[in-house]
Amino acid sequence: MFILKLLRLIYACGFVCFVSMFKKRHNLCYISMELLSLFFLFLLHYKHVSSASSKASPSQSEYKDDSRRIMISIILGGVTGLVSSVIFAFLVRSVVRYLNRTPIFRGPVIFYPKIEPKTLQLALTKENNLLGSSPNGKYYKTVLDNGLTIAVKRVTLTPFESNSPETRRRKSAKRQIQNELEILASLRHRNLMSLRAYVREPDSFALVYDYVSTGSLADLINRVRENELQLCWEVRLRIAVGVVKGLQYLHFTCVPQILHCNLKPTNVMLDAEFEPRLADYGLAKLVPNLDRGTPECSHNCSKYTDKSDIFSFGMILGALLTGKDPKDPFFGEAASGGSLGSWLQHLQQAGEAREALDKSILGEEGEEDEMLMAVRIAAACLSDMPVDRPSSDELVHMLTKLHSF
Ligand SMILES: Nc1ncnc2c1ncn2[C@@H]1O[C@H](COP(=O)(O)OP(=O)(O)OP(=O)(O)O)[C@@H](O)[C@H]1O
Repeated sequence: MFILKLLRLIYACGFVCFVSMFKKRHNLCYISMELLSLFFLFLLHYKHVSSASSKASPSQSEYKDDSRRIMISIILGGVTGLVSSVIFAFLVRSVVRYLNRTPIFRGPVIFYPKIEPKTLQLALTKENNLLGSSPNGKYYKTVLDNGLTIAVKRVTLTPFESNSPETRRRKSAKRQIQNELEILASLRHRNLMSLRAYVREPDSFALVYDYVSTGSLADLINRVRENELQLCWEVRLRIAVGVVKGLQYLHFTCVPQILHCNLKPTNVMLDAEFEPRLADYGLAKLVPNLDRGTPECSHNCSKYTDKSDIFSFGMILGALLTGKDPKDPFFGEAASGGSLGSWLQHLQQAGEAREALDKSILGEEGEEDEMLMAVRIAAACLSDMPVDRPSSDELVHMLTKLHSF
């Protein structure tokens, strides 16, 4: 009887160990596995106890028969318990997953109290003013009936491109897009444009943002270049700090990390105080053929990391410092090293970083050192090797230390 008890104990321990191997998390399905295995243990125990008590004084051969039966029932009980636990756990998991899946929304999905679904739907059908267009989509300016002006980006998001006949796959793709957009809509930061709503259209999505009447950094740089506007160093640095704070939030506060993947002056909106707000961030998973313009992305965009966003930031900082368009043919010439980054790195190594600065900001007293330091930072951001570029977190410290705002 002692051996029997010992066997039962070993069996119980073994089964509990087996169950705990599956127990990555204590969710419903693993708890149910445990309950089921304990139930089988109980049945087994009950059978042994009843068979043992029905025989008062068994002979030696009966003992042998008994122990064989017990061994067989232990093995059978174990196997059936195991199989049924796995099947049961699988069923419970499937049901839980089915109940928890995101429903597919039909009408507009609104995250902003000032927008009414009907007003939005109506506004989208009216003729809208085109703000700009790119292979990734078109931006329109639209006025709602309540007077609110919005910017609408019409974009064909990835999974809709594939005309897969399988309805189930299309549905999961729709859910995937919805989930991504829900995440983007939940982000709140002073330096990010918030997604206010989205509407699923037959072959595209309409993404709704606030309309920024003061325009983008690209507009501002153009006005400066055409001498329509003077932009002092302090404002330029404030814009750079705001952009990098937006990146820092995406890279370090968001879990999982979000990569901008399309950072450029047209995607940096500026308010009346020149506070920047990043637009078009986080759409990379949904618009895979995005031209990201970073060295590691020229062949294979799967290598895109937060350091690739930093390269794009380097271009923006370089444009703010030099007043030049990074796509200016001047940078393509061999004498300038072939790119804005090479030109800055070359001047800096030659001790001629001052040459890089926009003439209209030169001579601002006491600030030249800050600008020269910023040239070094821009050159580091534009390094060919991602590891040599600072992180957005480091950049916030580096740039805010330059000037106390
Ligand atoms: N919320 C907004 N308010 C006002 N103008 C905006 C807003 N968002 C974008 N724009 C402007 O709309 C224009 C078109 O933007 P769009 O993003 O389509 O062009 P792009 O940046 O060149 O291309 P992409 O970002 O698709 O690579 C840009 O000049 C941009 O500054």
